Order: sequence, then structure tokens, then C-alpha cells
Amino acid sequence: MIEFIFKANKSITNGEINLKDLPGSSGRMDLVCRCVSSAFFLSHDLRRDTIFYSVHYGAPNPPVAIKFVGSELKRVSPDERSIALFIKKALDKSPMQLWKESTSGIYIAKKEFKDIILEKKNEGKEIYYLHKDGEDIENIFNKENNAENKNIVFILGDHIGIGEEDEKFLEDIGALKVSLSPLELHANHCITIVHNALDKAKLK
Ligand SMILES: C[S@@+](CC[C@H](N)C(=O)[O-])C[C@H]1O[C@@H](n2cnc3c(N)ncnc32)[C@H](O)[C@@H]1O
Repeated sequence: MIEFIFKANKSITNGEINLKDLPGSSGRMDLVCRCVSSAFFLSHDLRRDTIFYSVHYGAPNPPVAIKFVGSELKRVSPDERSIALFIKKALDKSPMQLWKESTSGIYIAKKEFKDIILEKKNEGKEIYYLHKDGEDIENIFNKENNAENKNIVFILGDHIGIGEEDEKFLEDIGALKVSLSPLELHANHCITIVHNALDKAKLK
């Protein structure tokens, strides 16, 4: 299983998403949608071994976490508008401490970014922080050490990043920094590159 936990610093926390203004009034909801698309969609297929979390810290009621489970997703298509509609439906519900299903494979809860990461750590999963200045991903996942049958969690930020406090938290829990490129990339492109690196490591 491959999981991504994305911190959406400005994305709104209620269902008042303007589908014509995902980047502006919805707080970079376009980024969230593109990340969901990159996390799951292949050409005419879905990555069923993937789970994606988006944790929103925008107005009016942060934090709100949305979980997308690849093996359960139905009727979602790769375009931003379709994904935004499903996010809107989820954010229209009142989030509780426990995950509540909104539509097939999409859940909502009132959870902090750190707490979701800690849950994964306590479940024994390997935690990696995607960062330009980390260890090259190909040194970590390759023929000798591929991702098959592993439970791997990747943490990434939006246009703002995850912030110093959460970086320190990741360091404290022993998350390894993993780099995909010497250049600063968009979060959705990072997800595509991670999938590609793991796909290649499995095939070698
Ligand atoms: C647009 S970048 C964030 C830039 C932001 N100014 C910062 O300082 O973090 C979005 C996210 O993609 C990931 N990322 C960007 N470039 C990367 C790279 N070369 N290798 C690994 N992860 C990267 C990081 O997790 C980052 O938080």
C-alpha cells in the first residue's frame, strides 16, 4: 500500500467551493484536485493500492481531513472539476473525530495532519518526507529494495510547504527526507514521479 498525506494550508473547510474559482476563493483547491488525479488515475485504470489524504487548514473550521481510498473509488474521473465536486460533497458533511464516508471511497474527519502521520507511524508504516534536499528516491527504492508488499507513506506540502513545526515533528519521529529532483516541483508532479519510481523499482 502506498499512502500520501498532503497538507493543504489554505484549502477551505466547508462545502462552499466555487467550481469556477478553485485556485482563488477555494484556497488552492486546484492543487488538491490535481494531487488526487495524480495519486489514482492511470490511462483507463485506477491505482487501487493507493490512499491519499488531504488535510485542509483554510477557513472556516480547520482542520478537516479528506481520505480517498483507491480500491473503493467509484464514478470519480481525472479532471479537476469532477474531483472538486466530490470534495465539495464531502466538505458539505460535518466532520467528526472518526472517518465518515461521503461517497464511495471518500471519507471526511476532523483530524490534524500530525495525528494522521502519527497513526501511520504507530501502525509500523515507513514514513518519508518528500523534500528537494533529501536522499535520491532511486537510492531508496530500487531492484534490491522495492516497494512491493510494503506499507509506505509519503508526506508532502502545497505551494507553501508543510511549515517548520511539522518539519521538526517529522524529524523527531525519524521520517527520512526523499528527493525527486534538484528542482522545486509541484506537489502533483511529485506524486507522479513517486509512483513512477516505485513502478520501475518493482519491474526491475
Ligand atoms: C511547490 S513545493 C513547496 C514549496 C514551498 N515553497 C516549500 O518551501 O516547501 C510542494 C511540495 O512538493 C514537495 N517537493 C517539491 N519539490 C520536491 C523535490 N525536488 N523532491 C521531493 N519533494 C519535492 C515538497 O513536499 C513540497 O512541500
